[in-house]
Amino acid sequence: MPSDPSSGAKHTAIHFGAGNIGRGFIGPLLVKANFHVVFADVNTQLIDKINEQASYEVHYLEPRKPKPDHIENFSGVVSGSDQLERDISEEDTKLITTSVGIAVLKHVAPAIAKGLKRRKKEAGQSTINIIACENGQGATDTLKEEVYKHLEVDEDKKWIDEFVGFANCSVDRIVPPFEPEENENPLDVGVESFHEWVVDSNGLKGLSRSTKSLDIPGMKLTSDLPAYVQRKLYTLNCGHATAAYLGFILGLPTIYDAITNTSHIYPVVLGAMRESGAALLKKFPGVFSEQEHEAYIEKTLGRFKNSNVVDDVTRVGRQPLRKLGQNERLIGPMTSCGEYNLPMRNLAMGVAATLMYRNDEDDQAKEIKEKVDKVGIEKAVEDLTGFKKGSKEWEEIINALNVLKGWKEETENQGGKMTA
Ligand SMILES: NC(=O)c1ccc[n+]([C@@H]2O[C@H](COP(=O)([O-])OP(=O)(O)OC[C@H]3O[C@@H](n4cnc5c(N)ncnc54)[C@H](O)[C@@H]3O)[C@@H](O)[C@H]2O)c1
Ligand SMILES: O=P(O)(O)OC[C@@H](O)[C@@H](O)[C@H](O)[C@H](O)CO
Repeated sequence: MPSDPSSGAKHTAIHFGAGNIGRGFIGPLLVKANFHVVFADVNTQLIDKINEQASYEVHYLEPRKPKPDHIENFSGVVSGSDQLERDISEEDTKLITTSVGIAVLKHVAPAIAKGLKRRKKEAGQSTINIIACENGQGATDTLKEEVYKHLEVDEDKKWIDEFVGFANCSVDRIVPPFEPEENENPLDVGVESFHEWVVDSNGLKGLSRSTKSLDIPGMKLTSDLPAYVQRKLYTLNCGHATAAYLGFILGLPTIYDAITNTSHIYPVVLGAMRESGAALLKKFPGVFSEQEHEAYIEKTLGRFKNSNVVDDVTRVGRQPLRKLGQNERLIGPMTSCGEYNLPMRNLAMGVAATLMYRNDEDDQAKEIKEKVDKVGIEKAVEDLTGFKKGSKEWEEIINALNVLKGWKEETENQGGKMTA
């Protein structure tokens, strides 16, 4: 749907994934930047609701409860539909963003490729940018590769090289699932007030000549994106995952419950973030100072301690095998610490806790259990983390598993939940 002139919107942005981050962060930010936002989702009931409602509220999960943001000027389209192809081809559409989960990018790529091919015919020389707003490194690169797999003709590839920007980014705002009250709008979301969206300026096309940006307030551009992505993924997401899996072991249901456990969890999460940070500062010298990074850690821990954000450890711990990826929040910082010969004991606790995570509703947690049952824990550590038996990393994880066995027993002795 092109932007409706009566709405005052300058342009259209298409956002794949009308879930927590879509409705709670990127969508609202683009609406405020004067875009008409078209949410594309496979959930047809959600798309119907989006098209039924003229507006929704973004509620702030903060102690002082700031006034909610009122969001309007959006519509919905079913992902993969002809309408979506048309929307992408419209000259007025200047931006495509996603927040569907990194593993889903390959499923949205065919629709993007189809829309771009049509755009080449219909909107000729008008540029468009694509940004995958997912946790992980190089998510937009992954999307780009997937899109190119659906281009059969060299001419189309050349046109896309010239007119389509693909920019990686780091996206940060904690948005847990939100249950609206009975009389509230089903599209309403609840968010923390903190937000950070850092985008790789090198990947974008058609920046404004005067501001050298896309003029989207809230989108910060950098040419040091890998440092920002690793700072966020290897600090916030590392600490978040560590708190979630340790919380599970201690029978604590939410991140708030986990992080406020000062006897066991808090010192490990803080330690893991600091260990990870020591390697980050070595890897990206001059981008962040030591004091700046310590302040980042403190700020992040403060966000975890926000009692108004009720975030289940099962959401934060979702898809544990993805989180054990080589360039992901748990193994990535341990590998960096190994490279710089830095301590990694607390990081190893996070990895060990991930291997002890059990949740029958999470297929990847089930796979971990099956693997451990099948090959035994020592081999499972090798296979699931990539650290060879006898390496420093492997030894640290085995030691951490022994410590955590003790934590588990202590918890069981306390009736299945260890508070404080
Ligand atoms: N929630 C957060 O706190 C947060 C913060 C930063 C980054 N992220 C990242 O944002 C991404 C989305 O997370 P979320 O929490 O919003 O998840 P979510 O489950 O709330 O939303 C994902 C949405 O994508 C839709 N979807 C699935 N397949 C699709 C397809 N093929 N086409 C279009 N839509 C499709 C789903 O129906 C759902 O509405 C993830 O990569 C996550 O890591 C989340
Ligand atoms: O979305 P995931 O599964 O990669 O990670 C779970 C949480 O750590 C994550 O969603 C955070 O809430 C978010 O990254 C905060 O910006």
